[in-house]
Order: sequence, then structure tokens, then C-alpha cells
Amino acid sequence: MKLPTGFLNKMKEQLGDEYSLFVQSYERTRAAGVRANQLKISAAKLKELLPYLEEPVPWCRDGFYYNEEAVRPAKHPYYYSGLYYIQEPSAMLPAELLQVQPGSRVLDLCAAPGGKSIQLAARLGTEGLLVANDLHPQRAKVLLKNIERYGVVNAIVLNESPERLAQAFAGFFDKVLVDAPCSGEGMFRKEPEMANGWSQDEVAKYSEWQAAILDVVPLLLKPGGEIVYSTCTFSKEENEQQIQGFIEKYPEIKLLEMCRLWPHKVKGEGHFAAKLKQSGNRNLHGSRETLRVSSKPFSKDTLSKTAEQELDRCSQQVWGNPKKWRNWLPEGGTLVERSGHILWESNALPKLQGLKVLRSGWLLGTVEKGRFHPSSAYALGLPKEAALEAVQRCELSARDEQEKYTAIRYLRGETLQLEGKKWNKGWHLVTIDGYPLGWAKGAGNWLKNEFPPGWRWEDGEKR
Ligand SMILES: C[S@@+](CC[C@H](N)C(=O)[O-])C[C@H]1O[C@@H](n2cnc3c(N)ncnc32)[C@H](O)[C@@H]1O
Repeated sequence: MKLPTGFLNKMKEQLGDEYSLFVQSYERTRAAGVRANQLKISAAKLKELLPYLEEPVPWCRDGFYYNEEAVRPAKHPYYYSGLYYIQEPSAMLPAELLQVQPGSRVLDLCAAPGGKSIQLAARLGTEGLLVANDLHPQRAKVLLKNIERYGVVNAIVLNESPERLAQAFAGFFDKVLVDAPCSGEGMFRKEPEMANGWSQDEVAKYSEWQAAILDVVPLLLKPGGEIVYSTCTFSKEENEQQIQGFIEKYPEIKLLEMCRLWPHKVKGEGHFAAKLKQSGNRNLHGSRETLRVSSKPFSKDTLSKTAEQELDRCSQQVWGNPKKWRNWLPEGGTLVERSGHILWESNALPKLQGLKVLRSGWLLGTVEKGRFHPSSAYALGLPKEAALEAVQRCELSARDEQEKYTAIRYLRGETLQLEGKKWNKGWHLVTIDGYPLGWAKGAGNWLKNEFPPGWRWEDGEKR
């Protein structure tokens, strides 16, 4: 593999005796990883379902290695039911290091496409709050899709600048992850074309951006709050030196630990992570005046009569009981109707004003022309009992080749006709081995496909 001379010279200086081992690592096949989504499945159960999974990733309790030359995990209906995320093994480290507990308020500041957000959300469970943000609008949309596919219900997805977030959420978070944009030197083996764009100027440019992002983080933290800063690059300017500059500027921030994953030492690409803690009270520099989020003063459902009746009707069809849908809502939340969207919002979600909000809470569906249309996010966020108790359900199994193919046809958006099967009118939950995939509408011999276009199976997809 051809690497830029300037980069190699820097690495030689940085690594000394280890340099030759580092260079040799570029000739080895890179490692690939899959992480169980604990919101839906345990690591042990996933291992049973996917026998090709190899040994666990040492720094992530839900992660496994697999041989990407032999299997393509994205080409399976289980992937579409959000059971696992395909993630470069080293990228599983930063979210683990943050040690999120249920009930915390967590910010993933540079979150798209969302691998680490989903990992953080799994640690929170249905308690607490995840704010997942990305500056770039298109990437924020991908982030939203992943949050929904992986069944995260207590999240807010934002498309904001760190500065605006700091104004809105001053002193709000227990934990902040800054998985910063970087020169990506650690990804050259995975994405060789990235190496072509390398230059010392790029490193300097990213280093400035990172410093600007980090600069607002102290404002976002509660006293005693913790930060994990991570990159997938080797340069000291973007890593150790960045952290050094940060703690010099903010003496109330203490460095707890720093670690590096080197491709010549571990099965994974290059990664850097630093964990820091804010000690004591921080002067919020008057930003309390601009604080725009606050805890909800009270929690009362705001559903219209029509919306409630429609949800009952859908529930009667799917679960044979008009009130059953309420059983699947996590504790400690409120139902909200906003511009035709029906959402369940955790009471931990603050009021948001003036921010670019892509999603706040769990989208159950929309009411259009007086009719409730359940969303894919609703199906994917349902607990497994909800799927098992559905009476109008198209249950498929990936253990049967024919049924697995039917699931793929469903994911491609095709209308389904299954031999000897008749489908009652109304909503049916489509599941794969008991895990929800999405919705379909019964019409006698046919099941009309309600799987949304932007979520569909793509035949050309590499993974
Ligand atoms: C390394 S990627 C994040 C990967 C993500 N954490 C994951 O695990 O899927 C960095 C992200 O930062 C975003 N970004 C760049 N500048 C930003 C800024 N000033 N504020 C917030 N996000 C930013 C980029 O759009 C990009 O999606």
C-alpha cells in the first residue's frame, strides 16, 4: 500500500523502534467487527444467531470479530431488524470508555452516522437521555435513521453547531462524547483513498477544528461531568497535544486516562481516546441567561381524541386489544402530538426551542386525514414481547431459506403473497424470528408493503 512520504516520516519519528512493525501492519488483512445492539439482543444470543462471529473484541463487551472476506453481515434481515451494528473494532472503544449508566444525560456531539450513539443508548436503556448531534445536515439524517433502526427511543437528534448547543444546554450533561472529525490516518488501511488527501496542512486544519469543538465542551458539562475525546488518527497534534492544550486552558478539567490503539499491536485500526473529568463548579460565564432548554414543568399526554382512537384501532388490529399499545411504552414518558406526529418522549427530555431538531423521542407514527399510520421507528423500537404478542403478524424465520427470501423481498419493498395465507384488513407487524422488521397492510391474499423507501434493502450494497 502506497502511503504519503510526509506521513511515513512523521510516523518514523513518533514510533522509533516500532516503526517497521507499524509499516508491516499495512500488509496484513484488517480486522472487521460487529457489535450486538443490547437494546434488542444480548451478545451471547447474537453469537448463537450468527455462528460466523469469532472472538470478542477485548475492549468492548458486545463486540465480536468476523471475517469480512467470508461473510457480509449487512446482507441479512437480522441487520435490518437492528440486532447488530457493523463497526470497525477500534471504534468500539470510546463509547465504552465513557461508562454511561442508566439515567444519565449524555451528549454525542459529533455523532453521525451514529455507531457510538447506539452504543451509548444501549448503556442508557430506556432511562435517561441521549442527545445525538451532527453539524452536517445530510449526515444528521443518516444519524436519525440509525437511531430509529436500532430502536433508540429516549434520544433527541439534532443538527446543530457546538456553540449553539452550549448556549442551549449550559451545564446540562453528565457525559459528553467528542468523536472528533480528524485527518483519519488510522483509517488508511480501511479506506486507502483517504491517504491520497493527507498533508500536514490537513492535520493542522483538523487540529484547529477540534480545538474549536472542544472549547465549548466545558460549558455543556455538569460539575463532575465526564468527557471522552476520540479520533481515528495518529498525529500528536490531533491527540495528546490537543488534550494538553485543552487542560491547560481549562484547569478545572482533569485528565483521567489516555489510550491509543495501534494497528501493529491490536486487531483493529488506529484510534485515540482520552477521558477527562470536570472537577468542581464551573463559572458558566453568564450563559444561564441564554439557557433555552429546561426540564419539563409537568408531564401530561397531549394526544387529541382522534389520535388516541386511531392508536386504539391500530392496537386492536395488531394485538387484538385496543389498549395494548400502551403496554409497550417505557415508564416515565409522555405522549405528544406535534404537527401530525405522535411521539413518546421520555420525561428526561427537556423542552427545546429554536434548535434544529430532527427528532425528539420515539416516533410512533403520523395521523394523516384522521388515520394513524405507524412508523418504522415504532416497529423497530417495540420490545420483543410486543412482537411475540402480535396477533396480526407476518412471522418469518431466517432459518428457513424460503422465508428468509420472503423477508428480503419485504425489505426490498415488494408486495407479498404467501401460499395458503390470507391477511385480515389492517396493520400487520412483520417479524424475523420474533424481531420486528416493519409494517404491512393486509388485503386478502396480499400483504401491502409499508416498509419506507429510504430504509430498503439495497442489492448493490458492499457490506
Ligand atoms: C468521526 S465522525 C463521527 C463518527 C460517529 N461518532 C460514529 O461513531 O458513527 C465526525 C463527525 O463530526 C461531524 N462534525 C464535523 N464538524 C463538526 C462540528 N463542528 N460539530 C459537530 N459535528 C461535527 C462530521 O459531520 C462527522 O459526522
